[in-house]
Amino acid sequence: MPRHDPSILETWADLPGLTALVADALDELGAGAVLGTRAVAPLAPNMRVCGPAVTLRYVGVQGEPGIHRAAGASVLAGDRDLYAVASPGDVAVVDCGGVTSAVMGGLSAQWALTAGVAGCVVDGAVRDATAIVDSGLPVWSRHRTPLAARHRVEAIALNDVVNIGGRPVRPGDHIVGDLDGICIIPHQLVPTVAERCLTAHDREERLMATIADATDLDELVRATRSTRVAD
Ligand SMILES: O=C([O-])CC(=O)C(=O)O
Ligand SMILES: [Mg+2]
Repeated sequence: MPRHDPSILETWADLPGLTALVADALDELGAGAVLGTRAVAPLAPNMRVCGPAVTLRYVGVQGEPGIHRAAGASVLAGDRDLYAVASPGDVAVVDCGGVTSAVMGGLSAQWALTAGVAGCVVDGAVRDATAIVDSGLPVWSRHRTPLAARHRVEAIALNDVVNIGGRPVRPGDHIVGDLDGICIIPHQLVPTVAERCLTAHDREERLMATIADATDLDELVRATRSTRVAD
């Protein structure tokens, strides 16, 4: 997969409100994708991540899980393989192919942490939410369920293009996530988006200070008129 030098994250990955800054940059560039929390929501409010994607795609398995289990069928999960191909700081992105049972839980989260994975985005379900939150691994998912995906899914692709919330994620694209949702930055646009985020952050900080210090709201409207979308 294509990779930027990890130092590319140094200047902007910790900016406050990062998904909003990235979403604005992607909007201006007409590129990438932004997914709100109806698609994938964080398990806890303080979760945030910024890093390159490694990807896994599942499909549903036909037939009854109990029959597969009784027949001694293998569990065809791919999360451990995904973590094995990840470099420290990567974001594990899992496309569950519409399957609604849980493809990861507390054990998987611990495995991800041990591998140095920075966070997980699951278009599908997770379980053991308390254990995941307690582990400190940032995780976004479409929903949660106690029901395991074992014998209900089969891993079919590792580090291939996947579909998250109807939008493509390619290995090496950057995933930015926080309480607002996630953004998908195409690999080649990461430097441009980083630069735009820094500029926008400076502008917003100045505007925030102007608003906080204002004593006359009419004057504030006049002073900030050029920053308004419509007047
Ligand atoms: O065991 C599973 O299938 C998923 C799970 O609960 C875990 O990773 O802890
Ligand atoms: Mg578990």
